[in-house]
Parts: sequence; structure tokens; C-alpha cells
Amino acid sequence: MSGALGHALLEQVGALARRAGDAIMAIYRQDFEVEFKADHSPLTAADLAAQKVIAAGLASLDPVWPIVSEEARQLPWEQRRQWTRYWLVDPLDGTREFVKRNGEFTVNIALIENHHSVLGVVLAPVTGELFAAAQGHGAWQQAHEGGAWQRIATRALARPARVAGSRSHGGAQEDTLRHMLGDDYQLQPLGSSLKFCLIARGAADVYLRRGPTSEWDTAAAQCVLEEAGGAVLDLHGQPFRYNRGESLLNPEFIAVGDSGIDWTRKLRDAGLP
Ligand SMILES: Nc1ncnc2c1ncn2[C@@H]1O[C@H](COP(=O)(O)O)[C@@H](OP(=O)(O)O)[C@H]1O
Ligand SMILES: [Mg+2]
Repeated sequence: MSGALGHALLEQVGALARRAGDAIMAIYRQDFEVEFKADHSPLTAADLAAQKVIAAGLASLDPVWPIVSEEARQLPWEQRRQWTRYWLVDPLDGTREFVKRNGEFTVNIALIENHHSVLGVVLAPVTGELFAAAQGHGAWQQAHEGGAWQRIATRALARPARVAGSRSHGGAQEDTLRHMLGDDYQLQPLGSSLKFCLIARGAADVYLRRGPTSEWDTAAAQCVLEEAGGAVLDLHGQPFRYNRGESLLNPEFIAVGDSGIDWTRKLRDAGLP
């Protein structure tokens, strides 16, 4: 992504994520009702309020690109297959954590270009932490609105390894992780795309996700993690791609900080996929 375009877009999209975060926090501080979608996942007024802010904000940017969002009607593959650029959005990732009020939820906005995540912004509204990256511009963290931007980077695989895992979904994958990382790995449960951000800032090494996630759950954080030096790989060791077909479900994956390791071989030796 060219220098000026990447920088200007990151600023605009970062500010937009913060506005969506404000809309979420206005609801977080009050009593709110929880509905359940057809797939039994929770939905609150906060998901919809953030969706509204983000959809209006992205539509006001120039140029206007199409949007795929968890909280909008999905356009059919016949239309999506023509796209070279589009926004991929999860206005509130970690709705279960929002409902539990543990702060582990995020606003996620990614720009996809030819199936790659080339710009990503992840905001944790409760702490005010914002993670942002654009291809070729590195990965950055801002502790609070108006704060200084700090460049972040992954670390070399540590021993004992630290593993970020879902708080609400998927098994612990203990045998696989022990096989890949040694018996002494430490597990840190965490909701939402914050797991990727933990690895991106060098505070964890691995996040192994078995079971379903959708493209909007991973896209923004993938750009952050890649620009910080890490990778998001399917269980065959192939980097993640977006807008691949009718289904918007991701394959199972591993997110890693140390991309100098032969993860394909480690996955195979651990009996995956
Ligand atoms: N059966 C399922 N199908 C699709 N996605 C699922 C799923 N179960 C969980 N997820 C995804 O996992 C995300 C939460 O992951 P985690 O538990 O690691 O925080 C959810 O994000 P949302 O909260 O945005 O719906 C949801 O998208
Ligand atoms: Mg989500």
C-alpha cells in the first residue's frame, strides 16, 4: 500500500474505530438487553450502534469501497467475486465478553485487497488501546486517544511458550500444544481478536483456533500481526486469504509471533490438520 494512502487511511479508520468504541461504551455503561441470533450467538444494541457508525464513516471516505460486516446483510458471492478492494468489519468482536462485562471485546476494521488484509485497526474500547497496521507501514499501538504511537513487534518463540486461547469457544487443545511447544507452555484465556494483538506486541507466542470463526473475526488483527512480524496460517501452513467463495467462514488456524519457525512441520508433527 503506497505511503501516503496507507498513512492517511490508517488515521481515518483509527478515528472511526474510536467513534464506534464510544457508541459501544455508551451502551456498556447502562443496562442492555441481549438477543440471540439464529446461530445462538448474542447480539446487543452495542453491536448495531457500532455497525451504524462504521458503515456511515466508511461510506464517507473517498474512494468508497464495498463493506462486508458481521452485522450487515451479506452480499452473494456472484457480486463479491468481482471485488478487488473492500472493507471487512466486525463492529463488536467478543460479544459474549461484552455481555459478561470483562472488557475483552474489540472493534475490527480491515481493508482487503486482492484477498489479502492490507490494513487493520483493532480497538479495545474499555482500555482505549488501539492497534493499527498497514502493509509496509509496520504495526502500531496507541494506549489511549491522543496518546503517542508506539511501534510493536513479535518476539522469538519463548520457553515456556505463552499461548493465547479463547475464553468462550473451542477446546483447550492441550495435547497438540504440548506436542508443539513443550509441556511447560502457559495458557492465557482472552476474548476476541485481542489474542492476535497480544502476540503482535510480543506478550504471547501462539493462538491455535480449532472450530469456526468468520473472516471478519481475523482480518484486521491479521494485518496487525503480520506487520509486527508474525503470521496467521491455516493448519496446512498456508497464510490466510479473504473473499475466497460463498462461505465467509475461516479454516481452522494458528496465529504465531515467530515466523522464522517451520510451523507447517510442527503442525504436521503434532498430527494436524
Ligand atoms: N459456531 C460459530 N460459527 C462462526 N463463528 C463462531 C462460532 N463460534 C464462535 N465464533 C466466532 O468466535 C468469535 C469469538 O471468539 P472468542 O471466543 O475467541 O472471543 C465470535 O465473534 P463475535 O463475538 O463477534 O460473534 C464468532 O464470530
Ligand atoms: Mg466476531
